Amino acid sequence: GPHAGTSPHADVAQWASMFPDCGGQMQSPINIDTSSTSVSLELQPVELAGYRLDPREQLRLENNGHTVVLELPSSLTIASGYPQEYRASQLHLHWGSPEGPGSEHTVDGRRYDGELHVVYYNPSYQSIKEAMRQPGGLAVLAAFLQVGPEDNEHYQPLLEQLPEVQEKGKKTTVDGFDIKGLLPTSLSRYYRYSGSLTTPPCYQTVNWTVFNQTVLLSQKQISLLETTLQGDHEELLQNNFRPTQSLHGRKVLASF
Ligand SMILES: NS(=O)(=O)c1c(F)c(F)c(SCCc2ccc(C(=O)O)cc2)c(F)c1NC1CCCCCCC1
Ligand SMILES: [Zn+2]
Repeated sequence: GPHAGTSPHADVAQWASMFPDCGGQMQSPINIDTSSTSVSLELQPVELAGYRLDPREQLRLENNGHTVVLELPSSLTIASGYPQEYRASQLHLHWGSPEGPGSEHTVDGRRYDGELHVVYYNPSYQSIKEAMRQPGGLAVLAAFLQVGPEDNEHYQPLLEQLPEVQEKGKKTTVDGFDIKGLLPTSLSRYYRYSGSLTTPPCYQTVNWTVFNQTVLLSQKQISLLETTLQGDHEELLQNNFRPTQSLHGRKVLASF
C-alpha cells in the first residue's frame, strides 16, 4: 500500500480545499461490507453492446501520469442493467506495487491486486464533460484484477503497449479488440451504489457497478502493470488508488 506522501494518488485534505466535492458525503471508492448489502431483484445482468471493436479501429492509449487510459468509441454501450442507456468514454486501471495490492474498492476489508474501470456517460447530455456534472451522468463498471495461474490473453493488447507509454504524457494506439474480454465472465453478480469519481473533481455523479467475480491475470502481467509506467518526475506510477471513503448512510445493493 502507499506510504504517506509517496502515493501519487494520495487523497489528502488538499483535494477538498481545491475541489469541494472531494469532501462530499457520496464519495468513492468504498469498502463493501457484504453483511450490510441489500439484495435487489430489480438489478438485471449488465449487458454490453458494440464491444467487439473492429481491429482496423485504432484506439488511443495514454499514460496521463495518474493511470493508463484507453479511449473507447461511443458505439460501445451498456444495453441493460441500468435505468437508461450509457455510452462508453474510456477505460483505465488502478494498481498497487510489488509491496502490496492496489484496487480502489475493497470487499469486507480485502483489497484486490488491481481494478479495471470502464467509464460511461449518459448520452442525453452533449458530452462527458457535461454529463459528469449531472446526477446519474456517469456509470462506471468496476472489476477486480487478481493474480491467477496463467496469462489473461484478453489483457495482452493493453499490457504489451505499456512500454510504449512508459513516460507520463506518452500516447500510442491499440488495434480494436474485444473489450468484453476485459470484464468477468459473469456480469449478473454485482454490487450497485451511488458514488463519485475517485479523482478530482470527485463529482458525485457516478452510478457504480462493482462485479462480484474477479478477473484473473498472471503474476507476470500484474507485475508489468506495477513496474512499467512512470508518473511525475520519472517516479514509478504505483498505488494509484484512493483510500476508501465513508458511506455516510448510503445503501449498497447486491444483484445476487
Ligand atoms: N476512477 S476515475 O474514473 O474517477 C478516474 C481516476 F481515478 C483517475 F485517476 C483518472 S486520471 C486523473 C485525472 C486526469 C488527469 C489528467 C488527465 C489528462 O491530462 O488528460 C485526465 C484525467 C481518471 F481519468 C479517471 N476517470 C475519469 C475522471 C476524469 C474526468 C472525467 C472523464 C472520465 C473519467
Ligand atoms: Zn478509476
